[in-house]
Amino acid sequence: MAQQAQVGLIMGSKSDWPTMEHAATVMDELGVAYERRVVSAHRTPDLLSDYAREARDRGLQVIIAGAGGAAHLPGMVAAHTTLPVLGVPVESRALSGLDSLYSIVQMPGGVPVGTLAIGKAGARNAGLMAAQILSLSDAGVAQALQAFREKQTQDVLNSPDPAD
Ligand SMILES: Nc1c(C(=O)O)ncn1[C@@H]1O[C@H](COP(=O)(O)O)[C@@H](O)[C@H]1O
Repeated sequence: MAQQAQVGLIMGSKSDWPTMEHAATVMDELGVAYERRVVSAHRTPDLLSDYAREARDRGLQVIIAGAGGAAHLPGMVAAHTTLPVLGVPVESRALSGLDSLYSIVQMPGGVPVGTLAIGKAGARNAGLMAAQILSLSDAGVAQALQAFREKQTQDVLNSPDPAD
C-alpha cells in the first residue's frame, strides 16, 4: 500500500514543475511521503478550497504551494487551513519572480505563509523545511535530516579548494 502522504506539494500550473520538482527531489532523499498536483486559486478556485479544507483530515501535515506572477495560491490555501503552508515564489518571465515573492510574502497579520526564496533554491528549501517540521514527530525524518546536514558539511570540508 502506498504510504500516507505527509506533505501536499501543489503548484499553480504544470509550468511550475521544473522549479517545484526540487522540493520533491529533496523530500525523496529524506524519505518524506508527499503527494503532488496542480491546484490554482485562479483557474480552479473550488478545487483549491476543497483541497485546503480537507488536507488535515486526509492526514497531510504541511502544504508546500508554489506559484508565479499574481501568486495567490499559498495565501488562499493558508486562509482555508491551519496546517503550516510554505510558499515558493516561482520565477516569472516578466518580473523575475519579484511579483511572485511580493504576492506571497506580504500576508495580512493572522494568516501566515512561510515564504521561501524565489525559484529552485526556494523550492529545495521548502522541501527541507517541510522535513524539519515533520521531524518534530517523525524520528526517521529527523535522522535523515541529521545525516543530510553531516554530509553537506563533509562535502565542503573534503573539497576546500574553490578552483577544484
Ligand atoms: N499564480 C498562479 C495561480 C494562483 O495563484 O492560483 N495559478 C496559476 N498561477 C501561475 O501562473 C503562472 C503561469 O501559468 P501558465 O504557465 O499555466 O500560463 C504559473 O507560474 C502559475 O503558478
